[in-house]
Amino acid sequence: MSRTTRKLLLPGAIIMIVAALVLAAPILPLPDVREMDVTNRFAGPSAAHWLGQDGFGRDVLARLIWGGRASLFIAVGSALAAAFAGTVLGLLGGYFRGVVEFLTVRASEVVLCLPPLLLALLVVTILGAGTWPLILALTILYTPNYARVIYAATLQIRALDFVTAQRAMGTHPLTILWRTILPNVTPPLLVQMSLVVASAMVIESGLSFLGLGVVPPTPSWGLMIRAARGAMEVSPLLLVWPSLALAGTILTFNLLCDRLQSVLDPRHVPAGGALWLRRSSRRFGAGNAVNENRAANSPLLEIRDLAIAVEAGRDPLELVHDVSITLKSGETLALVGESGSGKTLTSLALMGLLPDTLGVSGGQIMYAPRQGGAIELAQLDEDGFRKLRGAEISMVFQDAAAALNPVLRIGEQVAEAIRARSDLQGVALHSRIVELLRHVGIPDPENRLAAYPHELSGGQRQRAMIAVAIANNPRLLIADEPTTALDPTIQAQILQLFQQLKQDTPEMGLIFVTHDLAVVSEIADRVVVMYAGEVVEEGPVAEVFARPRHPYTAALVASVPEGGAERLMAIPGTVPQPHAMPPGCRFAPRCTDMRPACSARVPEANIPAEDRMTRCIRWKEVT
Ligand SMILES: Nc1ncnc2c1ncn2[C@@H]1O[C@H](COP(=O)(O)OP(=O)(O)OP(=O)(O)O)[C@@H](O)[C@H]1O
Repeated sequence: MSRTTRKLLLPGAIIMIVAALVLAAPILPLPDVREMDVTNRFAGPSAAHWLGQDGFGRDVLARLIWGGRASLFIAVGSALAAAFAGTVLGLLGGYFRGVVEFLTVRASEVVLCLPPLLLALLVVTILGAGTWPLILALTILYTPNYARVIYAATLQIRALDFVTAQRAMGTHPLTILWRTILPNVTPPLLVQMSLVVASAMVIESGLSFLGLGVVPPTPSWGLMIRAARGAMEVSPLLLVWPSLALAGTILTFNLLCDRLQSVLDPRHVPAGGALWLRRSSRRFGAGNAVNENRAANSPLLEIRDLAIAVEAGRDPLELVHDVSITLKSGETLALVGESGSGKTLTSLALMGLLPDTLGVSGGQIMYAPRQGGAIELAQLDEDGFRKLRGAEISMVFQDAAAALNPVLRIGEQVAEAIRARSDLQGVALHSRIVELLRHVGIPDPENRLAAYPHELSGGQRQRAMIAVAIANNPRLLIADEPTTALDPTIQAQILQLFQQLKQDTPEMGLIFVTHDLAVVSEIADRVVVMYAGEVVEEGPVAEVFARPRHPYTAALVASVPEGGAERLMAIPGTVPQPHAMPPGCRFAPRCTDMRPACSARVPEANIPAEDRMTRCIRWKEVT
């Protein structure tokens, strides 16, 4: 038993004892809670009455146990009911936003305008005093609290990469809510639960104390406190027992929920657990074979004049402009350029995963699906994309640690991807998971599938992410800087893995987004160089690198470190911001060989050779 699990023992045992006592109340040899013995009013503890007798001579211990039954039933019942309702409202509102948010979270917040006790009084007055009206009142009262907490947590989590990665797999939104977001909002849910149980017990006691809760002669801790208050001077102990029971149970509940939170959260790392020491990696023994199939097939993807803009106001601000790219099946195309050049946005547009505030504002993206024909991705709605994601187009993200769901085991995440597209179950599903993990080079896959992402090394996480991405044999794989976050040896292994994938699935098209020209030369057939939201040069990798036809490509090539080079050439200045694009050629202000003509007009696409394109008017002079 781990140290964290041991921490659950004490509060768990106390709650179990309390629960067992109140549940077993009908079969325990307790005196009748209504049986009066007026001759022994306020009698102290005795062998027959361990905690003494109250103002009517009734047994205090029996009333305490039966009272706990009522109090706990109301508090836990209403906390659970409100947790269910509030979680559903918060998840839906936080994930879908817009009208759904208004109808769920915002609507429930109306309840918060009323003072809690007043609202409870209102419901109890309308429905009459008693256990069920009280549970209903408390459920209505606490639902918005849960809804707000879950809404805030959902908002945070839906923006994280692993949710985007799930969407990229084509997973249904309700599955994402249930399997991906809910486990991640469990910790705040538990904290809220402990607060609500405690608060519900206090309100129940208060209402019972006021005579609006549990109806006498049924005992409750609130009623016992109320009765004991009048007899405080005669028998102070009568006040002590129910108060102790109430305070003790509330504190234990808080402690239990607090500790449950850390035990149930797999990201919780016990102090001193040097996880990094357990990381292991293994050289993946793929050969250096080159894909023979390159560029031999029909176009898989044709992007024409793509523009992506911020959809704000009447004048949309273009972030990506006039991008045209063709990818044939079996081909690997590298998208390169400095940070902010539009590589990621272009890739996300292919998956329909652009951020909410951005949209495709022009151009076409024609994709040739497996069953034939062509699909215009720029016009596709979310439902259409969901059908394509995972099965046709899939994505590997840069940071696997962020893109994998931290609270789901690796095997489950791969299973999720498979289940999104097939009916595989049981042994067949398990074998497919093991096969996929083995295929991507995770050692000992039978055991590693039970690991959480944080228990894997960086390279293994990236491999697991790749397994998720290829689980349904996509025809187009987009890898957005999949090696940037890794150290050089692991980078090399992941590159080998991509090479191996290309060999194993020769018809799959691969778009590889990277800053690293060395990686491009190793993996890609063609390269597309982007600068400030535009494609400035395109062509076969070997030709473009050997003889760049755009000064930006030439500067990028010159900035790559090389053994014999005396010094590295840095490119002066930075990529211009989308709202401050220079006139004419966007690279002109940074170009060491700029001419007045460069800023005078926007350079058109020039074709220096078959299969090549450059956007420089002086391409003949560039070397
Ligand atoms: N959600 C957004 N809202 C507004 N502007 C954005 C948004 N996302 C990206 N941009 C802008 O769009 C431009 C292109 O960004 P993009 O992320 O595609 O660049 P990138 O080449 O992929 O860079 P990196 O290599 O750093 O990922 C940048 O100027 C960036 O600031």
